[in-house]
Amino acid sequence: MIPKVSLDNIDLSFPDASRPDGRKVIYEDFSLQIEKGSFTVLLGPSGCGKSTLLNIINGLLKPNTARGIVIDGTDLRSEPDLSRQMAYVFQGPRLLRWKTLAENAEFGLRGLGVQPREKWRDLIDKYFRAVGLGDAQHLYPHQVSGGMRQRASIVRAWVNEPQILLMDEPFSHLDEITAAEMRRILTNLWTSEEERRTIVFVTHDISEAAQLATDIIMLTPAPSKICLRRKVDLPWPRRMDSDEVIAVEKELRHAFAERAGIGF
Ligand SMILES: Nc1ncnc2c1ncn2[C@@H]1O[C@H](COP(=O)(O)OP(=O)(O)OP(=O)(O)O)[C@@H](O)[C@H]1O
Repeated sequence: MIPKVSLDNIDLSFPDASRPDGRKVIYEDFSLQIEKGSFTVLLGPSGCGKSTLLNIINGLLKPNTARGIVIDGTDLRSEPDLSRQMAYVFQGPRLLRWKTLAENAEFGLRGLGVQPREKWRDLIDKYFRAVGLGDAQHLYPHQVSGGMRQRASIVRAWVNEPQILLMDEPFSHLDEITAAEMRRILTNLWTSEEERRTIVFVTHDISEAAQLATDIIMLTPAPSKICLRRKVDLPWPRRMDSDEVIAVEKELRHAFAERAGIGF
């Protein structure tokens, strides 16, 4: 395995006045390696620390102690610029409503400053076309559907051509039909590139994990431990109702009940 991200011996707790010791421990001596080019899904119950982990990976949140937070062999703490190789897609699209979809993507390009300006127009066109929004770039967020807004937010992240995409429950607020379409669009985009980007995708939806992941990491309630790591070696495109995906889903439900103490 070629690790793209390596978290070594992370300790993290937050102040919590409701506890006798005044702290809630989220991670204790926690280590994780994420493979280069993988679609890694972090799956776990609410509050176990999934979003926290994304924030540690992109340097927004500093653990109390860590032996390493290593991206491509270099520790993020000594080279904070490494976070510019990453882009974030949030649960809601978070588009600027006074800018068109294309201007929102341009805003992302300007913000990160990793792409030369002369490439911006082509990148914006390329990725809006890739997600089926080639003709909608000039529209404002309020003029398009929720799914289209979330597609635009994926474009805003993708135009920077980041090596690592951090996605925090990006489809959880969408209706099931739109979410299914979004998963198809995302995996088409991801598999269409010769050198696949590394995606770290947070969800608590087991079916979604089974359909999307090449690597599933299941976490227990905090203090969080990895209770299952499962490679998923199925071809693309995957259907949510295919026998293979359903088999993975069943296995995950079983593991969740057995190892994280969470039943369905
Ligand atoms: N800045 C903070 N200060 C105090 N506590 C925090 C902070 N950030 C997160 N927490 C706590 O840490 C725990 C993990 O939060 P996190 O958002 O990472 O969970 P999660 O697994 O992503 O949950 P969900 O699936 O509900 O989004 C929660 O108990 C949360 O309340």
